[in-house]
Amino acid sequence: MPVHEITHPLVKHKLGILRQQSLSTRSFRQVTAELAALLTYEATSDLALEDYQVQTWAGPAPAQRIKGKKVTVVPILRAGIGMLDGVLELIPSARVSVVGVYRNEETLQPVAYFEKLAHGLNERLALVVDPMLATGGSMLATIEMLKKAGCKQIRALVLVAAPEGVRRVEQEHPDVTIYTAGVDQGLNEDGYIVPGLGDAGDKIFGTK
Ligand SMILES: O=P(O)(O)OC[C@H]1O[C@H](OP(=O)(O)OP(=O)(O)O)[C@H](O)[C@@H]1O
Ligand SMILES: O=c1cc[nH]c(=O)[nH]1
Ligand SMILES: [Mg+2]
Repeated sequence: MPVHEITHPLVKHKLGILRQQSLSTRSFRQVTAELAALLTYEATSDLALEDYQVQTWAGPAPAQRIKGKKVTVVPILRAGIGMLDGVLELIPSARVSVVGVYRNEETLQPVAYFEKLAHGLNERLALVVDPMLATGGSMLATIEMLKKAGCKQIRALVLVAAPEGVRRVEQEHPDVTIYTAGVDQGLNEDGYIVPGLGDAGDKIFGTK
């Protein structure tokens, strides 16, 4: 199932807040980080566990820990930075692989301009974070970058997805699961998601 729309009440509640046109920059950032943490919770719900013994105040007791899975978080510049802290709150030891991709405003084609990936990607789960999956071009460019570097397990965490972008990821990378707070109606003539969030990068950085 390549797209996983999260229906948890907290997620839907926070997504509604994020859509409010009058939301301040500060609150937009805060809620973006909270949603990123909730998406991370869902996207890691099937990680394998192993048993071990922990020394407690009452002597040894059985416990469980995540089995050998290393994680890299991959924020797509710029807007993905807004989700980074939310992911790291739950997985503080994750390595961060920063990818710079913007989409040309006229052609809507992705332009890759930065790549600094963590080592050992072939044994890491990559959690790619970007608030918006619109045409899917930026996500596809990032997935291709990661696969070229040897990454074998990739999950995409996006706050809002357009059906057009979901379809492209499903068709071209059926092994990549998308976790999202909402799949919206579609794209307008400028390639913006409707109703979406507007320009997520500008809202997070307060640049408009
Ligand atoms: O699915 P797509 O059609 O590729 O569109 C989605 C991309 O567009 C936005 O970034 P933008 O290019 O505005 O860059 P920014 O984050 O630097 O503002 C958004 O954060 C995604 O990366
Ligand atoms: O709706 C959209 C589409 C691309 N980028 C955004 O920030 N918003
Ligand atoms: Mg932008």
